[in-house]
Amino acid sequence: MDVTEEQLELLRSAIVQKQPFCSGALPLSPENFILFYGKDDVAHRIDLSQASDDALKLLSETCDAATFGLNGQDVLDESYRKAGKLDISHFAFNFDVYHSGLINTIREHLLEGTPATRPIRAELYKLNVYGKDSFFRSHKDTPRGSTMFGTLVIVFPTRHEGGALVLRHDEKEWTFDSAEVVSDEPKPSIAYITFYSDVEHEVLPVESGYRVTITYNLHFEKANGSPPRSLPKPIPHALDNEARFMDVLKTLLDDPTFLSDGGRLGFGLHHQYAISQDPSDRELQRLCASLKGSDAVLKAVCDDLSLCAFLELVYINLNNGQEEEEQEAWAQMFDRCITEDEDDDDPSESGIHWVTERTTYNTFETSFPFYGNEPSIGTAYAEICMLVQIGKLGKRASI
Ligand SMILES: O=C(O)CCC(=O)C(=O)O
Ligand SMILES: [Fe+2]
Repeated sequence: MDVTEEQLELLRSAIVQKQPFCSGALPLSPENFILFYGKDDVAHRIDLSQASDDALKLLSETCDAATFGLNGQDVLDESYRKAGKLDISHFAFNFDVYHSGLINTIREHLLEGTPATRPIRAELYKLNVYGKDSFFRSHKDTPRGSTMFGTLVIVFPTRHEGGALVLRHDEKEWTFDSAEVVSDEPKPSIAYITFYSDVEHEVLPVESGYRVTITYNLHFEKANGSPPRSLPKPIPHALDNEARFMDVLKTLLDDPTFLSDGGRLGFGLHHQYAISQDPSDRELQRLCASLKGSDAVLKAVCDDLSLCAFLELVYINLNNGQEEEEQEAWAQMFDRCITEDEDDDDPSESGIHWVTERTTYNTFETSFPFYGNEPSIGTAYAEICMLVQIGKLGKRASI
């Protein structure tokens, strides 16, 4: 036998899904709470650590209605999002996200694997004011460019109730009640939360007061480009999740009953990525440096063990009542591609041993022609998966 179910289970259980966000409170010195804002030549000044309701009302009235991204367009729909916003040309403040240490926190607590060693750019995006009955229904943030991996929200300590942020990912749910977080702090503090772009989130209705937030889009900077400021060096040691997966994989590689003639392991991705339809090999290769969470851990550990880990499109054979001609065209078309049957996770035709199930976070549609009674177009679906090439016993390295 190539590999036993116990061995696959051992590997599976060593993949830890860390929370896809990190949050907390950060005390700041008084000047960091001062905000200047205005849309004409007259700017207002507000101290967000002790703002009166009247001052907050003026800020709120200066805002425009907040839109949201839908199918590449900015849409205004108050049944989906009711909040005020100021664009970055209409406000200024002293708080510096780099010097505050938040960028380092993101690197240490949110990112894993190689991405945790990459420079990060925080792009100031919007100021939002949520007055009474404001909310933002469940959504995912529209990625602004392929380098964007997440969002940072800071919440100022203005008095308010409600307006908690609820996050959902992988059938789990978390609530971040920023009003409670900041009011519990002995010194004036901001609440912050940072999450991956593919995490669904929702702002519950504000019941009273004003919730004032600033959002940043988080991007990876090119590894060889210079970061915008001198950022502290990332911690070079392997993180806990990496150490654990590394241990288990190493043990298996030393085990003569594990893929003694070599083979391929398959892993479903746990996050969604901003990638074009029908991505090229190069695009998939580039994506390897920007993976999130446990996907990044898998890649980093395999790199360390000189195992070739790569992203691949796996075409799914739906087998569901297609015409014979369509099935034949499909078989011909995807002869050279990796294909799997819809519900089949066993070592299949492709010879891949699936450690974790394929997921549908990154699914693509491809059309292909076929000729039945008349010329028709068939549709094939592909999922991006991570495949790891394991060499035979005694010669495990594959890169
Ligand atoms: O205000 C928040 O907590 C989140 C806002 C948000 O989801 C967004 O601006 O996309
Ligand atoms: Fe959002």
